[in-house]
Amino acid sequence: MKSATWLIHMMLPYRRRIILALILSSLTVTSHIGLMATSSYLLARAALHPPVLDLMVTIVGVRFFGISRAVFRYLERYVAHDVTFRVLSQIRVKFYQAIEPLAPARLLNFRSADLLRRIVADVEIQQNLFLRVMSPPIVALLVLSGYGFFLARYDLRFTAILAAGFLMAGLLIPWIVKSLSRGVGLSIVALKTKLNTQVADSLLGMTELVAYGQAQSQLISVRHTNERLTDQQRRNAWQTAFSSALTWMIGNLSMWFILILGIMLVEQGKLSGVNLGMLALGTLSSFEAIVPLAQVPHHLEQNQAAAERLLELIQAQPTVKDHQSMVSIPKDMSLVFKEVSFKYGEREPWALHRLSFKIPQRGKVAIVGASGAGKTSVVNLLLRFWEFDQGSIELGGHSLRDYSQQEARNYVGVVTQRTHIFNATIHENLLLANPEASDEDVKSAAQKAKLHDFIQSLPKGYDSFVGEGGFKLSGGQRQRLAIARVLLKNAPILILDEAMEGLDPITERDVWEEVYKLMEGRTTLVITHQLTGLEKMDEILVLDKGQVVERGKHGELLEQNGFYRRLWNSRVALHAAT
Ligand SMILES: Nc1ncnc2c1ncn2[C@@H]1O[C@H](COP(=O)(O)OP(=O)(O)OP(=O)(O)O)[C@@H](O)[C@H]1O
Repeated sequence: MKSATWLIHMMLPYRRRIILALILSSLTVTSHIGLMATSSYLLARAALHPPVLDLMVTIVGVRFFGISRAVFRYLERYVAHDVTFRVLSQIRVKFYQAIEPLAPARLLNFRSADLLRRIVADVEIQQNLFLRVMSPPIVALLVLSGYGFFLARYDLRFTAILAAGFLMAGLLIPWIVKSLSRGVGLSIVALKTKLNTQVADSLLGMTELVAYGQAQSQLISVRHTNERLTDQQRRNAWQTAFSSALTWMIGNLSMWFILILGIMLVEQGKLSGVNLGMLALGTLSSFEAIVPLAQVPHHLEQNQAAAERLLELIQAQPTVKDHQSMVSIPKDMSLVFKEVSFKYGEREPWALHRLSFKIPQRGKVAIVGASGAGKTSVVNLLLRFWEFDQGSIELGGHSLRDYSQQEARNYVGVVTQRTHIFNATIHENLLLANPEASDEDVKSAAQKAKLHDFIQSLPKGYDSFVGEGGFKLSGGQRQRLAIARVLLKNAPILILDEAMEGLDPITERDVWEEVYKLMEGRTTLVITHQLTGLEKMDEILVLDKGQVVERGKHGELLEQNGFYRRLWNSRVALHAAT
């Protein structure tokens, strides 16, 4: 119900065009009725050999309806589809506006193929709302009133037969189809989503599936879903054919009744015989308005299912909300965490628990710890991807919550361990960080990130396409591209989250040198478990289960003989072994 209100609300601005489309649609059916009626009248009159002049008006009528039917059909299609596509574009805009603030926290709950299906197919299905759900009953009513009125001029019983036929075909058949097809619309939407998700998963994980010999079983599961979908679609096609046959059967029956009543009236001298064919064939043609009604329940069900899936996202509350009137200018570029506690979900354990640290302007702090200790969670909070539960975070002397999400992110340049590379050129991928950057700036950033020589070796240089997810680049090259991006962004706060992951030791050392230069004059947070270059940090925090278990400078931590020392020893041992 909510979804219907929402969709109707979307259509309201286009009510004039909608009314025009409905009128044109009714005129198309009327022209069809007119063509059949005037043609049969012409034949009946012509059989009596009247003077040709007597037939002229009817001949003009046949010509007029023959042409007007095509013209009205064209105009009706044009206006109805124009309205539909306008409404679809409105829905798309609203949908994008609604889901943008949900990223990434809320959207993580949805599988990407499912999201894609909602964005594309569920929106697309809404085109049926006007064309196949709302328009057919209204047009049928208009045709019934118009043609019924015309028949009443000859005998009210003609109108009664027409109304009975329309009621049976327009209400009874959709009801039968609805009972037979209950759930088909829903299951088609659900199965299409499942198939999409399975195919997307299979494509993304193809290497693993082949490597572990699971390709065949995955294929069987995809085929199974596909067969179930085909079954449902076949059921739907069968019902469409059945309902159409039933409708035309009732149309033919109505024509017969009109004919029988007409013959009786002709015998009684109350109706001229030349009108018989006109009334009968006109009635049959009027059923053109009824045929689409049978599919209304099916389309309505599909529409509702898809609209509810859209609304689920549109009405979801973002995890992080911007306050209304705030434009905070940081006093400096310090970062302060005070007793910050955070969990990803109510039932999840603390990802961070009473975490406190301070990075003064231009200070350098590193966070180290085992996998899952909570290091990346610190970055997620700083970038305002998630909202923390307790404590406070300050950026430049103001609460982080006083900045809009975009403002806060503008002050931060970040290199994460999972850099997304777009299916575009290297140049375009670099410009993402700073669309205003000149070619010189781009080149200089690539040089500093030790990427320039590699780019130069490519036939198209900076204009080389890197493929989906940057698959034409090695892990190290992708990481260097991420570093070049952050160099280009030139933000006052720098976060390096496992930034050197995937680099060989020599490149790592070279890139570190550049990164150190970049750190100069910036507030820096380094997150790592590799311990490279941490001697230069003002403070190192050792995290375990979201809590600080050790803190101090590199030398102090080594002396403490704790987790940091053990991590250091294992690293030294590893280097000695290699
Ligand atoms: N989106 C999420 N939803 C639920 N729990 C999450 C989510 N992301 C992380 N976690 C959990 O929060 C805890 C901290 O994760 P986090 O990614 O911050 O660790 P990390 O120290 O960065 O690990 P790594 O070094 O492996 O990247 C882990 O227990 C993890 O399972």
